[in-house]
Amino acid sequence: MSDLWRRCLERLEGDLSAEDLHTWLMPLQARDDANGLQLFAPNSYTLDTVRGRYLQQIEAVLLQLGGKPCPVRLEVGSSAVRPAPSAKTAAAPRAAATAAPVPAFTHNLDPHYTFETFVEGKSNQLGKAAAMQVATNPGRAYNPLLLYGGTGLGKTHLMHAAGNLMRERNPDCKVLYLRSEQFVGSMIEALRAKSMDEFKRRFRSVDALLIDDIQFFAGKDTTQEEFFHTFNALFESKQQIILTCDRYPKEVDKLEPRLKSRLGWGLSVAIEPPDFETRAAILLAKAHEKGVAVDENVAMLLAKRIRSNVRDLEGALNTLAARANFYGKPITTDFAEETLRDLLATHAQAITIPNIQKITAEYFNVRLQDLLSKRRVRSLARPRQIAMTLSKELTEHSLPEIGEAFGGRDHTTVMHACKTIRKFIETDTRMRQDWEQLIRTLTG
Ligand SMILES: Nc1ncnc2c1ncn2[C@@H]1O[C@H](COP(=O)(O)OP(=O)(O)OP(=O)(O)O)[C@@H](O)[C@H]1O
Repeated sequence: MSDLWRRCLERLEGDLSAEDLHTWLMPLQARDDANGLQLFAPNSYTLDTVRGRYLQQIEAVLLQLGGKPCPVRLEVGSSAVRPAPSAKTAAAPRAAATAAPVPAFTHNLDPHYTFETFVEGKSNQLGKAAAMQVATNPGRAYNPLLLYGGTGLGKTHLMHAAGNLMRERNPDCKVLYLRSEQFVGSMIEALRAKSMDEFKRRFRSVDALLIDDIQFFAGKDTTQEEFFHTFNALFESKQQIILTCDRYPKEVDKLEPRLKSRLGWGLSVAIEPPDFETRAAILLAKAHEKGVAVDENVAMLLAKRIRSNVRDLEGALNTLAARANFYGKPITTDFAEETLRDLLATHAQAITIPNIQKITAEYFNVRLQDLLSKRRVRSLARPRQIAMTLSKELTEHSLPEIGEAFGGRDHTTVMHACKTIRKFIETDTRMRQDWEQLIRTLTG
């Protein structure tokens, strides 16, 4: 076992339950080298759980142990050294017997995040199409491609899928995926070690640079400066840049204006929260991928009750699968209701009409009694219509019930509000952001 991983596990023993440690972390195999720590999971189910639940903690421990960020790469497989190249490869003229072994380029891509495993719906179809375009025509279709939207909606998945497709089409294509914290960490390390030239070379020599969650660059001036130059160098030589951000970059405070303007040079696509049908389809696809037997009724139950994001849905599925496995029971709707009772209750709790009204009033900085009043000024009418639409989308209440809860209004008023707001969400970026933010607050 890698010594680094052994020490990491020892530290984690204090923080995690023995059950968690034995179920999820002990089965991992590890290998560490100058590029960081590579963890091999026995299957994609374990891999997803480790990534979702423990990766941040592992990275934090590694940082403590080594005094600097240590990139962790997760993949399904084994740490056993790969077999020697086949006779065909060995016979290739370039692989001369005397040549020193060339270290493999580390792309950090997760092979499970592909376009095939990505479920398309109205909320993400533009993002998927753009990512595919970029992958089939790197540096030429849209540069940069920026995917933005709330947490757990599939931006990282699409980014990896684009990188994987680029490599599938051209195995020599040098794709480098990094989370923005890793970019910052590498830069700090390069500054400390006075190896900025190498840092620059590393990032500028790739065919495609994929950086996740660039909102973390906010307020980090030196990083932004360096990233700006990297961006320019890549852009000028038509190397592909793909970025993700948790909101439209113009809305990120403390991001340099010149960087924001560069980000707008290519294509920015919003990834929206999936609708009910897409949520159910994603669940069924994930269950299939993980080899978990889940029928449509269970998928519909979870999709209906968990609206926040796909990561939460997947978390619920993982919990169900683990419990069903443990108790040796099939996953029926009763079993799901019973097992996820607390989780489903937490999701349901926040979503009542009074809560929607309160949170919407706070968000738009208006008084609750004004929101519910008959006053028609635009500053009140719009938030009121949004709150009505949220009530329709997120609760089971009927139009007349919603009208009643909003100061005794007629159901046609609610219907009109829903129609108006849905149209706005499609055409007005600001409105869409407000809407998504409110959904996140209410369902998160
Ligand atoms: N449309 C989809 N089809 C299949 N899986 C999806 C889809 N959308 C999201 N997922 C899954 O949901 C999980 C979370 O997605 P991902 O990490 O890509 O989210 P994200 O938008 O990058 O979130 P964050 O901003 O928090 O990093 C992943 O396991 C991903 O595979």
